[in-house]
Amino acid sequence: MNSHHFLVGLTGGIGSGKSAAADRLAELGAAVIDTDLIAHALTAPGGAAIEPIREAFGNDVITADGALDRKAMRDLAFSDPQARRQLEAIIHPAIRAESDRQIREACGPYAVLVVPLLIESNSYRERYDRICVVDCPVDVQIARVMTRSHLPEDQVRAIIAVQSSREEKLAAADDVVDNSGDLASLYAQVDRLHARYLAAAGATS
Ligand SMILES: CC(C)(COP(=O)(O)OP(=O)(O)OC[C@H]1O[C@@H](n2cnc3c(N)ncnc32)[C@H](O)[C@@H]1O)[C@@H](O)C(=O)NCCC(=O)NCCS
Ligand SMILES: Nc1ncnc2c1ncn2[C@@H]1O[C@H](COP(=O)(O)OP(=O)(O)OP(=O)(O)O)[C@@H](O)[C@H]1O
Repeated sequence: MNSHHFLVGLTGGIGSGKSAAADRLAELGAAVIDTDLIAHALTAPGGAAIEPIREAFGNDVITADGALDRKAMRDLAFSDPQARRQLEAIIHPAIRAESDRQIREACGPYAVLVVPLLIESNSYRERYDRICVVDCPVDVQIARVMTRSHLPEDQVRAIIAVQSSREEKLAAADDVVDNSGDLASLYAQVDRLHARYLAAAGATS
């Protein structure tokens, strides 16, 4: 494998369908790396972010077995902007370092990094060869997240409110996947993009 991977940044609002799109790309053979999974590993028992989080927020946000108490942290992070920024200052540098490491080690014709907060991050344009946005109406995002995660509507709206808007994401997109339809429609679009990413990765390697 060449040292520079062709890197697709895959983003979209909460519940837009990033994981569904990424799972399809992985099935097709892309090397998929998911920053939400990295964030979860950092906050599992013994994870590198646990002690800094305990120091910043106290034992109220750590469970008896030493993991991040995700509900307690969610309630805090999405009602108190200062707390959210403090949490991000702890977790984001570690996510960046670990995702860079996984990209370097990735095997496959090209790599996909799934990042919920991609366009919120610094110098994102230099990092990615293509930016792919999974898009659907806010009401669809809310309905899907309420079904999947059993969160109250107010909390889903509060999370969406601190993320960049659909319009901001679409303006930054090289490629857009419209996920307002069924999964078959999502997969058909993702399959076409995969063929284009393969061709583009081959052309630059
Ligand atoms: C607040 C936490 C504990 C809530 O945990 P929970 O299990 O409910 O959610 P999970 O981590 O699976 O994230 C689900 C979705 O929430 C949204 N989200 C998460 N963190 C943030 C954030 N800081 N700002 C905006 N949206 C966010 C994203 O759309 C993400 O896909 C957790 O999200 C967290 O540790 N967030 C800080 C790290 C971060 O910024 N992660 C997202 C980018 S990698
Ligand atoms: N086209 C679709 N039709 C029906 N359900 C869908 C569709 N796309 C995704 N879903 C479902 O909606 C939920 C959200 O999708 P997914 O987990 O892929 O979103 P996400 O963008 O990764 O979310 P998050 O930001 O919370 O990680 C999941 O339960 C998924 O199975």
